[in-house]
Amino acid sequence: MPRPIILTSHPNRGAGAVPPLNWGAADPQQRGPVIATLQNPATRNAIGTHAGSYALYRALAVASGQLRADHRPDFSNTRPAVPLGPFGAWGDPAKIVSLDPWGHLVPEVYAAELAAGQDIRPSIAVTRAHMNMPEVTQAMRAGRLAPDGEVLLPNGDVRVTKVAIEPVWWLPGVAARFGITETELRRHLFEQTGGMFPELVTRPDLRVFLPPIGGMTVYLFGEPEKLGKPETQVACRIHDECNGSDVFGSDICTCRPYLAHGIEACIEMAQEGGVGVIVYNRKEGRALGEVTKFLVYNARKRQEGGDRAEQYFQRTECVAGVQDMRFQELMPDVLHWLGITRIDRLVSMSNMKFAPIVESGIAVVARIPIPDGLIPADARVEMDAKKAAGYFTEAVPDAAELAIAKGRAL
Ligand SMILES: Nc1nc2c(ncn2[C@@H]2O[C@H](COP(=O)(O)OP(=O)(O)OP(=O)(O)O)[C@@H](O)[C@H]2O)c(=O)[nH]1
Ligand SMILES: [Zn+2]
Repeated sequence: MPRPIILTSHPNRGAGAVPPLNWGAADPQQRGPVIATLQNPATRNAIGTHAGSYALYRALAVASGQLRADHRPDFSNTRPAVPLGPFGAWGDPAKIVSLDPWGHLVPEVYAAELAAGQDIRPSIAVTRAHMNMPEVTQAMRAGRLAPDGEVLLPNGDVRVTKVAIEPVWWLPGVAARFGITETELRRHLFEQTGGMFPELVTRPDLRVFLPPIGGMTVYLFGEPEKLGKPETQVACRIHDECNGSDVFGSDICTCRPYLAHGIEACIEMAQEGGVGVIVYNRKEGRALGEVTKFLVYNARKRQEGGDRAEQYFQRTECVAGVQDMRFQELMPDVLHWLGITRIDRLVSMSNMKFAPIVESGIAVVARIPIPDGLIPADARVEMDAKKAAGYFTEAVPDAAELAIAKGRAL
């Protein structure tokens, strides 16, 4: 007998109401679990699946007989390595709209539901690790950082808490952030994914969406237990993924050097008794993707007069239609989730990051630009273009200065 295909695009009238989800309720029981199970579609209260973009690999694993479609995770010993929250913002439906604040506590707060056989999954995981980066050991050799045996060890290892977060969108809240209606948002999400999720337009009763996009990783330095206390000083860098620079050290941009500088600032803050926070967002190439990014690099380097700061953003726009699609409007959510109400040192020059952080109610005390000595030669063009476009700086380059930097040719 062929297995029937169950469409979830229309509610199964016989199956009863969708399990309630009161987004922003301070009590996890009143809030209710996000249920995206594939095993009993009638009990779902979310659109999409956990591990969004990896769902396709899961499909291959099931299709090739390597994974049982009815596999249930065993959550023994998976609980967070350090406690995080709850914080006040967890009970505010407008402060956090793009992640599930209870995502790391699912096996704990919904233990009864799990024991009763419901298929509910965590969307956040919290662990501990040591990390070791050449930039940190260089900073130690240069005398900028000294080991303290707690945060930074003599061999250059840094003790960190790592948090992996999957996006969970409360659609009414996401729409409100962009000043559009939920209906408009749903329609465009449906169309721009090639109709991948029909429930976006047919199931207004499902208001949570697990989008198939990259999530984020948070690295915490110092004692995470200090988060949420007003006296705790916080250093923070929000960093958007740049595989070429972050991983492979390509020198056309300032991404890895600025990330490393942010990590240094976080270590310093932790050594002073505060907490350092690095938020790493999977938004490759300003969320335009790496193919677009590399096309733009070619266009920049082949244009008449060579790779120039004046042309920097224009070239991106020619290929992508826009300069940037990172939409930092959703970015402050993770800071609220961490109980942060003030950032004492924000390691970023971007106004597109600064403005939404401040508008969301988080105070910023100081902004830390990238030190000049850390800018790779070929990234001068990018840095000048950013400063001219309004990035935080003491010296905005004028037309004459903008004409100086020229990137390497292909
Ligand atoms: N499309 C495109 N993306 C780029 C280019 N250069 C860098 N990026 C991307 O731009 C983003 C840079 O992000 P961040 O390192 O967080 O820096 P920022 O937003 O400019 O601001 P700062 O916080 O001041 O560093 C990453 O997503 C990079 O992948 C480029 O030439 N084209
Ligand atoms: Zn980069």
